[in-house]
Amino acid sequence: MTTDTDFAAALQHKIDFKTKPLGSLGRIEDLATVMATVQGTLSPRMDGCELTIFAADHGIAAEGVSKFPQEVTRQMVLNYLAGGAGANAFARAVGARMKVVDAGIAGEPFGLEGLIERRIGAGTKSFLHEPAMSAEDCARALEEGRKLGAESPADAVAYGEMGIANTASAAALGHKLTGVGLDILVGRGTGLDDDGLTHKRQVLERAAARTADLGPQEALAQYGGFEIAMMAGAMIGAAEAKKVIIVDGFIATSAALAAARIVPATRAAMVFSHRSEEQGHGALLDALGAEPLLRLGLRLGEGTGALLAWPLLKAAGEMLNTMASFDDAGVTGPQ
Ligand SMILES: Cc1cc2ncn([C@H]3O[C@H](COP(=O)(O)O)[C@@H](O)[C@H]3O)c2cc1C
Ligand SMILES: O=C(O)c1cccnc1
Repeated sequence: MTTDTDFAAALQHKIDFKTKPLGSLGRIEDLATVMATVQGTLSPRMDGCELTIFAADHGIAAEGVSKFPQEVTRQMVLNYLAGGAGANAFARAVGARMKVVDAGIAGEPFGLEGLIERRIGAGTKSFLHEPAMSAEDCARALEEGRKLGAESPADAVAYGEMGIANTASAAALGHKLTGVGLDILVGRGTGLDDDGLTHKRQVLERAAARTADLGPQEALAQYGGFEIAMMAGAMIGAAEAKKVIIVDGFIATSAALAAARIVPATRAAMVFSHRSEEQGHGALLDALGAEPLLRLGLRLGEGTGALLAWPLLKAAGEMLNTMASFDDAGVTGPQ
C-alpha cells in the first residue's frame, strides 16, 4: 500500500464487499476501521484484551468531595487482587486479563505479590491549596505509564482507575483542558447528595481560581492524580505500540483528553466504550469528538464499561477477518 488514501480505500472496499448490505454493521464497521488503521493492516489481530487498573489517592479527598473515605482506595486494591470487584467479574465475563498498578496510594507500599508498584508518592497534595504534584512527578507518572502501555502484549488495552475523590480531580482537569464550566463538569461521583454536590462545586471553583491558563501537562500536574497521569501515559505508549485503546468512563476520559492534548496522534487509537452517568462525561466526550458505543447507566469506573465493549471489538475483528466477501462467496451483490 503506497499511501494512506490507498489504504483507506482498500479497507473501505474490504468492509463494503462483505456479504451484507452496505453499512449494515453500523458502528462495528467503524471499530473495524479503527483497528485496521491502528495496526496498519487490512487483517488486524483482535485476539486479546488486557485491563490495567491504576490506583492512587488524592489530597483533595480531605475537602469532603467524595461520599466515601480515602481508605476505600486501598481496600479496593485488595479486592481486585482477591478477584472480588466489579472489574474482576466483568473481566471474567468477557475473557480479559487484568493487572493492578499502585500509582501512588496513601500510606506505606503494600509489598504484595501480584500488585505492580509504580508509586510516584503516597497520594497527591490537595489541589485546593497547591499543585497536586510537581512537574517532575507528573513527567515520571507519564513515563511509567508510557512504558506499561507499550509493553502490554494485548491487541486492545482497557484502562480502569480507582482513587477516592478522583471525579473531583477529573472535573478540575477537564475544566482546565476544555474551558467547559465546572457547573457542567462536576457530578455526584460515588453518590453525593445535593448539599454534597454544591460543596464539591464550591471547592473546585476555588481550586480552579488558583491558576490561569495552563498547558495540558501543567494542568495534569496541577489538578490530576497519579493514576490519571499514569493512565494518560499508558494511552500514549499503547498508541505508539499500535494497540487499540478502549476508553472507560468520566475519569478515564479526562486522562484520554490529557493524552490527546500532550500527544495528538494518541486520539486515533481510541475507541470510547460507554457514556457514564457522571454528569460531566458528555462534555469531555464532545471535546474529543467521541461518540461512545454503549449507554448502560454505569457510574463505577474501574474499566467496567471498557470491558463490556471488548466483545464488540472482537466481533469487528472477526467481521473483517473471517466474514465472506461478495468477491468470492457466491452471493449476489447489490443491484
Ligand atoms: C466501593 C467503591 C468501589 C469503586 N470502584 C470504583 N469507584 C469509583 O469511585 C471513585 C470516584 O468517585 P468519587 O470522586 O466520588 O470518590 C473512584 O475510586 C472510582 O474509580 C469506586 C468507589 C467505591 C466507593
Ligand atoms: O464514569 C466514571 O468513570 C465514574 C463515575 C463515578 C464514579 N466513578 C467513576
